[in-house]
Amino acid sequence: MCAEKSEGALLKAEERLQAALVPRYHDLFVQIGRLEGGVKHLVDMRADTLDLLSSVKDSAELRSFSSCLREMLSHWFSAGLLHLQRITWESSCDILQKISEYEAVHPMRNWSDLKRRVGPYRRCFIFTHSTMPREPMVVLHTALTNQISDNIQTIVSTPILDEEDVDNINTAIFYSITSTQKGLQGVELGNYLIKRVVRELQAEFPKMTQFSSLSPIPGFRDWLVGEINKVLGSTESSSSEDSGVDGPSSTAPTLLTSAELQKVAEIAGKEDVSPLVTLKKLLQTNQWMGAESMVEVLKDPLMRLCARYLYLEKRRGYAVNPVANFHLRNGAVLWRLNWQADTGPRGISQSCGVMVNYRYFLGDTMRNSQRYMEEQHIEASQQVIDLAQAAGGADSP
Ligand SMILES: CC(C)(COP(=O)(O)OP(=O)(O)O)[C@@H](O)C(=O)NCCC(N)=O
Repeated sequence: MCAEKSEGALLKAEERLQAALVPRYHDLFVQIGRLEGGVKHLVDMRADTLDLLSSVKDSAELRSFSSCLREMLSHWFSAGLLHLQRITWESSCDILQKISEYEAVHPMRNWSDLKRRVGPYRRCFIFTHSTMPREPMVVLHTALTNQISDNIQTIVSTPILDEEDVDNINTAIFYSITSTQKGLQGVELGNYLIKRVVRELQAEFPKMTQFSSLSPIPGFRDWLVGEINKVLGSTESSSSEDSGVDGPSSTAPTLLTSAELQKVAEIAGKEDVSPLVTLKKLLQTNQWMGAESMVEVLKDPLMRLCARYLYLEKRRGYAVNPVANFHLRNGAVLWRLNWQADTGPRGISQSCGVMVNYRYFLGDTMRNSQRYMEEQHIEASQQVIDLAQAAGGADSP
């Protein structure tokens, strides 16, 4: 009896402590959430908080305020309360217009681009939520193919086909996903939507066996220019008394081999300038794409360095590239790098035209995600591992 009494007293004390630890604004959020338009107001308030956090110095109070909001929003926007909707050319104009306006990965130039995205061999799905009617919370564009795509132009620029041949479809390519509400960052709507769409497509296409993204690699080109600057800086500091051209420093080969640097200089006709300086300029201006011979000589080093950027470059133990981090969190495999996969100006400027397939092996996603989140282990194909190690990066994780 005495033990039960002390057990009860302990539980009561724990409840009182938990209540005391809940910030006062938590109750205010609950009240606001009950009002008409209140949840949307809280989503926008969180977006403002995130903007503040990215602009002012790190504020523990603001961070706690934001995570309290995120916690509440993740309950209100849980998978069971989201409504899946397929968008077709017959969907309402206002929704179609929002799909076009929200597109953040491969912008649509006109209505025919939009019609292609929702036409044959394509599926566009959104999540909506009762508190924000007629507002797509997150948008997923999928191509239906018979192989894992290695080029985005064939997806976003192909002519509109008359009708689908179901027997010619066994693969889903997720080529664009956009979460439209900044205030819902961290609620993982994109993850929910991909998993839900997989189930939807499996029901529509029983022969579908392959699920993969075809993803951009934002930040790779800028990272590479940063790495070149590091080598140039170390070359300058280690050979500051030298006059004339800086030959490849002892660290230069970690980016390109001496033979590759030599060829860059020859093709560019700039043998009197440091090859790395020439390369940096070619990358920053996209001029390297102008000469077939230059494209050829840069293929191996750029593919190696891109694999190193995706597989070995980390921030707090996780992939530094945000798109990689998103798919790896979902349990995808860093599966294949694709050369000249996006030859549009945006693709060349952000990732030297390279794109990547994050492949979803359905039976492994939970384990892969857990290993990534808990051990920072990146599940990758042998192609990626070999390329990353050839780049002379750190030991594989
Ligand atoms: C990639 C996206 C969809 C991930 O969103 P989500 O699943 O909600 O993850 P999170 O923001 O909750 O961490 C989101 O970050 C986004 O819209 N990014 C900009 C467009 C893109 N695909 O890079």
